[in-house]
Amino acid sequence: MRFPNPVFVALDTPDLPRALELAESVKPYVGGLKVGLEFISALGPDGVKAMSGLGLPVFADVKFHDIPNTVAGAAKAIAGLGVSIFNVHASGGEAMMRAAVEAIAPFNPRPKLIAVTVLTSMDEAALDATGQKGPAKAQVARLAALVKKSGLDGVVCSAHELAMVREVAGPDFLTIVPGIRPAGAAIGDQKRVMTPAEARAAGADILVIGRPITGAADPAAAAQAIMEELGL
Ligand SMILES: O=C(O)c1cc(=O)[nH]c(=O)n1[C@@H]1O[C@H](COP(=O)(O)O)[C@@H](O)[C@H]1O
Repeated sequence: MRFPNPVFVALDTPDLPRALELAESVKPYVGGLKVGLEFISALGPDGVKAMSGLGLPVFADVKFHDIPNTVAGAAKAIAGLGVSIFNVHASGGEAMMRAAVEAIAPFNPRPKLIAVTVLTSMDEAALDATGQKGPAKAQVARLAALVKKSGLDGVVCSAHELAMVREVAGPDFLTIVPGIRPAGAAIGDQKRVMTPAEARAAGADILVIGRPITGAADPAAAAQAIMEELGL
């Protein structure tokens, strides 16, 4: 599933005027907006609705992970905010994922439902310490197969696992890839990273990019440079 502009900018801020200012400035250079736990915890449903009104698809990165009944209720509430994409944690299991799929089935248009496999901030040692069976590629492959079986639209994974995900889930499965760092950018807390051009070449449908854009002195110029790197 190829998007004309695959870059979704991660607006990780608790400050609505700042988020709106960032979104307006990068709007000509990105394909979508991503709001996550920092934004949603501070600004709630009204904040999400404000971003949905800007004319770009919104990805609500809520990463639900709870019992099926609770996740079903939360999924319905998020779908009601008019977002294009939202996510759950694949490690919540098949019953949880199926409950979310069922809960949003009546929505038209129905948002895409995606599951996070292994966070891009985790390396092999961190994965091992949680008791999950590594290497990351194997764990992502197992979870991607489960996500597909549960009827979701795709996964969040790092660019390093894209080939593996395509193998287990096929070409139409949506792949959302954070941990994107242009050459020379600070890596921060991310571990499994790739540049925008490499990740796109590896087959990512959506690139989620936060600090390399939002932390730049000129976010619009940073987003434009990424667009040029992608040949857009
Ligand atoms: O689901 C996500 O969006 C996500 C999953 C993941 O495995 N890793 C990851 O970094 N993210 C999100 O992607 C964004 C990456 O931001 P930067 O590291 O600033 O580019 C953050 O908003 C994270 O919450």
